Amino acid sequence: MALRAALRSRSGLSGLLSQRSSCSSDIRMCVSPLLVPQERNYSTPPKIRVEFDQSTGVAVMHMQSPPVNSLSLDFLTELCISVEKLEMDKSCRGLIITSAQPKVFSAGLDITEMYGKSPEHCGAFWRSVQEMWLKLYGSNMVTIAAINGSSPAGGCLMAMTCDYRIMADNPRYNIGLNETQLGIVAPFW
Ligand SMILES: CCCCCCCCCCC/C=C/C(=O)SCCNC(=O)CCNC(=O)[C@H](O)C(C)(C)COP(=O)(O)OP(=O)(O)OC[C@H]1O[C@@H](n2cnc3c(N)ncnc32)[C@H](O)[C@@H]1OP(=O)(O)O
Repeated sequence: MALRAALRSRSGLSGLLSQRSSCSSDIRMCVSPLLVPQERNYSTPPKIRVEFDQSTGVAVMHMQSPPVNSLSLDFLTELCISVEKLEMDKSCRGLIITSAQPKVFSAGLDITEMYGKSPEHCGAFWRSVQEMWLKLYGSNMVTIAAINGSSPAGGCLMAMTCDYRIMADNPRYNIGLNETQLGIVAPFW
């Protein structure tokens, strides 16, 4: 009930699709073995900002990686760690994922991660993609994608792994899978 009420409130989805705010969560750290080698680079601003409202049990995750929240290894690592931290907090029952960037939810996988990289880097990158959708799809929290901008390819994948999707009503915002157009074949899982 509290979750439903929170989602209806001004700090819930309707507000998210039109505005931003600024605080951060303070949740214990728990890092999966897959993520351990990818330490956060503290010389760059965080790509993910989490607000957790203890009173409602709902966390809002703002993706803030300019210009288009492309899913790089660093971004995915940060996102997975944030989800894991929330998952460890039993008082967190709902997670809303949204974008802090104007007009774009996520541009999908970071194209620059897919060429000129070592086999080790490529392996780590694709593992982080898999880790992202497994974490979200398998989450015990109620997950909602508040899609406040375009969300092609991997952005669509991320939205699909959530329990619910709500998209801002704007004809300029696109969502869907365009890998074939790009000539990209997702590797075998
Ligand atoms: C649940 C079970 C799951 C089972 C498994 C299913 C398997 C699914 C496999 C999924 C594989 C996914 C593959 C991908 O995601 S490949 C990436 C595909 N993405 C795209 O094609 C999006 C391309 N971008 C756009 O369409 C537009 O940029 C966008 C609409 C997002 C925004 O448009 P806008 O006009 O606002 O911005 P610009 O186009 O000017 O872009 C701004 C700068 O951002 C750079 N950019 C854009 N997209 C990417 C990207 N994906 N990676 C890296 N960089 C990107 C763009 O180059 C501009 O940079 P500059 O300013 O430097 O020019």
